[in-house]
Amino acid sequence: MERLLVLVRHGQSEWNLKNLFTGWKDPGLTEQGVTEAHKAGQQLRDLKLTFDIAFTSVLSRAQRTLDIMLEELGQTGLETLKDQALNERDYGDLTGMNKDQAREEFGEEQVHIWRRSYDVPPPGGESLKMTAERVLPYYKSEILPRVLEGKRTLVSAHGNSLRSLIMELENLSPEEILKRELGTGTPIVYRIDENGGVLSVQDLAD
Ligand SMILES: O=C(O)[C@H](O)COP(=O)(O)O
Repeated sequence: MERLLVLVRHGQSEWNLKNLFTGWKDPGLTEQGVTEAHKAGQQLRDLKLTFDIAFTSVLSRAQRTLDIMLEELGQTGLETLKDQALNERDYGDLTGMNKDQAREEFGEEQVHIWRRSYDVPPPGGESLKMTAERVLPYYKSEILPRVLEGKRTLVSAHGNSLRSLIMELENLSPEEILKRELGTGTPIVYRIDENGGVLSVQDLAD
């Protein structure tokens, strides 16, 4: 039995383009983001992948990316579960701030720690660990059971909600996850074994 799990970070958003901390805010996709979503769908189609179920967050950048990928796959209307558990990490007081301005104000090192460390939250926001504390229970209760029963599963979500899941899937240390970046609109294809372990990972980045 094939156990397929594909993770995709949404295409570029209007706030990604403006280099603003976004978190739970709900900007749309830019034209480039739409193009990235079409390309992601085409990449999956070229691999001859089809899906039985999809999951996404309650934020429109992830939902629109999914809709566009499903269009490319000829699977518009696929059963899709939407849950805020898959939302991007909440950036708290940094939300809406320009990332370069934040670096000037708080220092390069501090901003990098807030953005990429495991257990240091941005002021008033969620650390990656706190994000994982809502993503992983949802993955284990809603997504993994369907993957294990052979439902080919597509997840369209966000840089940090996916990093928290990837840390678990790939058994990454806090040091390793610090370095892990996800490009916008880039599918990562996982083949999963009968125990939920990872048999293979294929990152479709260029
Ligand atoms: O929420 C945001 O600002 C972005 O989606 C992800 O931001 P980051 O790459 O700075 O964590």
